[in-house]
Amino acid sequence: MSGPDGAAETGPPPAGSGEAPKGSGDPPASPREYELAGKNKVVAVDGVKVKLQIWDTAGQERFRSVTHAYYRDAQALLLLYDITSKMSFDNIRAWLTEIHEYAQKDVVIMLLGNKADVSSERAVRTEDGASLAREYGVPFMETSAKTGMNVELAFLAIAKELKQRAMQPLDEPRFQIHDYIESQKKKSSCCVFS
Ligand SMILES: Nc1nc2c(ncn2[C@@H]2O[C@H](COP(=O)(O)OP(=O)(O)OP(=O)(O)O)[C@@H](O)[C@H]2O)c(=O)[nH]1
Repeated sequence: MSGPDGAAETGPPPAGSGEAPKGSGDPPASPREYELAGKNKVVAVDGVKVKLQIWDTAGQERFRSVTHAYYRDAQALLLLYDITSKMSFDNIRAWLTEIHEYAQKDVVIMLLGNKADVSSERAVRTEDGASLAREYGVPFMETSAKTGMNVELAFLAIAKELKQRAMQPLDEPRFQIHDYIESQKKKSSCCVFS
C-alpha cells in the first residue's frame, strides 16, 4: 500500500455515483479509476457516533491530477507505505509535499507503516518511519491490515480528533492525537506473539 487514503465526516460521494468530489474542477472519477475501500465506518467516540467515509486511491496514485480531487476536501489523510518496500517509503516525502500544497490546511495527517506482520522482509526501520513523521509533525505507527494491528486505533484517533474539532468547546483541553497514539499503539514485536 502507498499513498493517501482519505477519511472524513463529510467527504466526497461514493466513487461511481456520477458526482465529482466536492469542489472538484476535475472530471468525475469512474468506478474503474477509484475503488472505495472500506466505505463508511462509524466509530463511537465518548457516546457520539462519528461517520468516516474512507477512500482508497487504489493504485491510481500516479495520476496525480485525479488524486488531487479526492484529498483536496478530505478532513483526514492516512498516508501508508509498505515496510517491506523502500520505494513506497521514499514516495512519502513527495506525498507530504503535495498534501501541503493541495490539501486542506488543517487536514489531519497520519503516517502508517503497513505490513508490520512481515518483519522478515522489512526494508524500512521503524525508527525511520518515526523520524520522518517527527520531521513533518505527524503521528506515526506501524500497522498490519492482515492481523489488524493498530488499524482500529488509527481510525479511532482520527475520529476523536475530528469529533473534538466539530464539537468541543474551545475552552476545554484539546485532544492530543500524538499523545493518544503514543500511549495506545502496539509495537509489532509485542503483538505478533501476544
Ligand atoms: N502480509 C500483509 N499483506 C498485506 C497487508 N496489507 C496489504 N497486504 C497485501 O498486499 C497486497 C497489496 O495490497 P493492496 O491493499 O492492494 O495495496 P495497495 O497499495 O492499495 O494496492 P493498489 O490498490 O494497487 O494501490 C495484497 O496482496 C494484500 O493482501 C498487510 O498488512 N500484511
